[in-house]
Amino acid sequence: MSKTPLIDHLHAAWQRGPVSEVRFGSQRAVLVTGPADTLRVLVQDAASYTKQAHRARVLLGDGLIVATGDPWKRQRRTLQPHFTAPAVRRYAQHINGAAQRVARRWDALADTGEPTDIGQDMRFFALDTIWRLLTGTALDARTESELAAIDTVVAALPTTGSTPSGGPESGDQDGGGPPVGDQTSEGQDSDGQDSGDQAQAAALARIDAVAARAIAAAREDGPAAKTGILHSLTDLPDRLLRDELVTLIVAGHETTATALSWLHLLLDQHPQWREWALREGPAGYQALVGEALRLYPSVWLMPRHAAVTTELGGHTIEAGTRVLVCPYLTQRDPSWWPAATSFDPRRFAARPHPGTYQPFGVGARACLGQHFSLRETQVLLETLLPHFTPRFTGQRPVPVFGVTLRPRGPLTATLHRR
Ligand code: HEM
Repeated sequence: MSKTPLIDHLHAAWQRGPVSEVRFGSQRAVLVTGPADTLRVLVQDAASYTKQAHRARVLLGDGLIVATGDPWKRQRRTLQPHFTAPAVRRYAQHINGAAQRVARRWDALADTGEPTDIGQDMRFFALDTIWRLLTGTALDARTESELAAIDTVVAALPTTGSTPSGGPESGDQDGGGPPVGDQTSEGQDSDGQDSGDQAQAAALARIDAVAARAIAAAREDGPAAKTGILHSLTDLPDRLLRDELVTLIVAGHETTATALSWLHLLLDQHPQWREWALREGPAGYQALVGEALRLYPSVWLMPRHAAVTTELGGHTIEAGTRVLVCPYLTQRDPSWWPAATSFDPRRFAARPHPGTYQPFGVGARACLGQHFSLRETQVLLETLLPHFTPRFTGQRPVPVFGVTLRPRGPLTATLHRR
């Protein structure tokens, strides 16, 4: 049996055309991989394809990723100013602080030859960076260990857009989600449901406790302190502030960490591109990240829900249909990408054809953290690549097509000085 049945299933549908039907048992969805169709769903006709009964509401509440309509507009207006390119330039101290912390750790490990888990190191870096940005303080060991509860909740979320029917959030109009969770055996089976629910409740309580502590500290400092983004948001009601804080922590670390993990693995397989990037400087580092995100887009699937009956690529899309936009397949389509499965950062010398490359999404719901993420990855690579080379031990990891696309860990490596 394939280790990645969900992606195999979607791959088979993709071969039938740029807009194709895909079935999960008795449930039907439409897979969208064509560039023009992708832009129709995410940009031109975005009002017809909404986010609904979001799979992550249990964790993110009414935060920006989940919100729709006027609340979403208000929340986006509130958060956007903190994530523009000029705003991100002001966070240099936070980003450098987190990057230096990893460099110090790698320095010590290179001395002893002790192996490390690169996936965990990248996760720590991304979490430390977003935590510094939000709270103005470096991530401490207690908070880090409490926030590991995020993984417990995320691993149990359904992959393709909404919770299975009968689940606590199966309020979606099409009778609940497909019988697929994370199809890599990390989702829950029905026997494990009760213990899974308990584990989820405990994990959510830990996350809430971290959020409550951070919010209380920011309120105590007051908005004038302005040491973290949270300080500027203390006017928001408690519940919404919790939801936005958790949203930014969740969206802001797992995505960036997996992109960096894939990149280290790719550079291990293709060391010539490390040397190339070191010669090229900032543009080279940027191309490395861009190409890693083409092959392994952290957000590999963007689920939508047809709010009205509409037309797409010659197909009638009935109101209520689940629509799955899949950057992973589009970004590996050989009709748009020569040598599509090869890692070649030079391909970004030419601008990609519209709709063929959207690792950060596109349209009004595109990623809030794009500038920030590109900046932090750039700084980390500038800090580490000239000095250290991770050499992975063990087999090439299997991709896990969950809510994000990550390599199955541990990603054990030893560190070598250049
Ligand atoms: C490599 C890193 C990242 C990738 C690949 C990525 C990708 C994406 C994508 C594809 C979307 C759109 C999803 C959709 O339309 O369904 C999105 C939305 C979002 N991202 Fe990111 N992201 C990254 C990093 C970040 C960071 C660092 C933050 C926060 C600081 C962040 C915050 C958000 C938020 C809040 C949204 C929802 C925006 C909205 O709906 O208005 N992301 N991201």
